[in-house]
Amino acid sequence: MNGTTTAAVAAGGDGDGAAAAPPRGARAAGPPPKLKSVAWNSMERNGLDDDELEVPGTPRTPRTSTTPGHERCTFHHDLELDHRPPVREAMLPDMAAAYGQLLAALGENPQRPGLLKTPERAAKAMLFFTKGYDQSLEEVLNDAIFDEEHDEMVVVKDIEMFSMCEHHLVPFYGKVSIGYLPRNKILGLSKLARIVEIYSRRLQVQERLTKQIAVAVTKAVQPAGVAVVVEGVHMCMVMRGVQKVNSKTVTSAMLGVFRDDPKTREEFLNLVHSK
Ligand SMILES: Nc1nc2c(ncn2[C@@H]2O[C@H](COP(=O)(O)OP(=O)(O)OP(=O)(O)O)[C@@H](O)[C@H]2O)c(=O)[nH]1
Repeated sequence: MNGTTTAAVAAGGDGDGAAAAPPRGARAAGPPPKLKSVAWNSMERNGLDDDELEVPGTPRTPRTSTTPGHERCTFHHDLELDHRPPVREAMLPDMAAAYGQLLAALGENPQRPGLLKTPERAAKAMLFFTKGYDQSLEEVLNDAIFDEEHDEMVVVKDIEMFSMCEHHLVPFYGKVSIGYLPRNKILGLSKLARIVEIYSRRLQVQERLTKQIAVAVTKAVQPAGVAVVVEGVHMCMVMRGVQKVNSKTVTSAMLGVFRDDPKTREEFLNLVHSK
């Protein structure tokens, strides 16, 4: 049995799971570096090493609470508690200029009053939608891993998820359910939701998102197994294209005992589907 499955009305996609790289910090001259493609079954080949699923060259900045200069962040939002001012602000001027060009290409007048601040607003919004690029698993976990003699299943379900389809740059959103079977190490519950944020706030495909979450939980607590189910609504299938308003895409990743033992998998799925 394969560790990841998709039950979906959606089809297609790139198939190789290669991560598209966004511009990082100040833009370098010349064409962007060519990215290595990623084999979808890298976990089978390399144990649980998911480094190939990371976006190369991602800068790492400290947690906001310890970041000096936070008050000078011009894209601050009260709800955005973990934004990264130093690195990401450098990207704003180029992004805003690009949005200005897009408005002009649409035949709009970027100088009309209603649009004057739109390029900057749109750039800030896009930075927020992709803030996961500036987060690392280590920072987000913040050592909230506890020794506990607990070997029963832990499930956190219906975690809201908002992401960006890497094919059309429109949102997909939905919910994520995560289960793991601890081996005397448990994870702070909120950290499961934070792991979802790291990987959903990027340009994504749902299958890769699902797998990255499962691998991250495995790395965090080395459990006997991890199960992740993601249910997503893809606006690229709703607002455009096939325009299937009610379609949902369900993807799963089952690792360890969840993959090998049907009863454990069934227990997880029952918990996920219970009201
Ligand atoms: N597997 C997968 N496919 C996705 C995801 N998000 C978007 N897609 C698909 O990516 C595909 C891109 O297909 P293309 O034919 O290149 O682009 P398109 O002409 O815009 O396709 P349509 O959406 O069918 O109009 C579409 O089938 C999308 O539904 C995702 O998360 N996973």
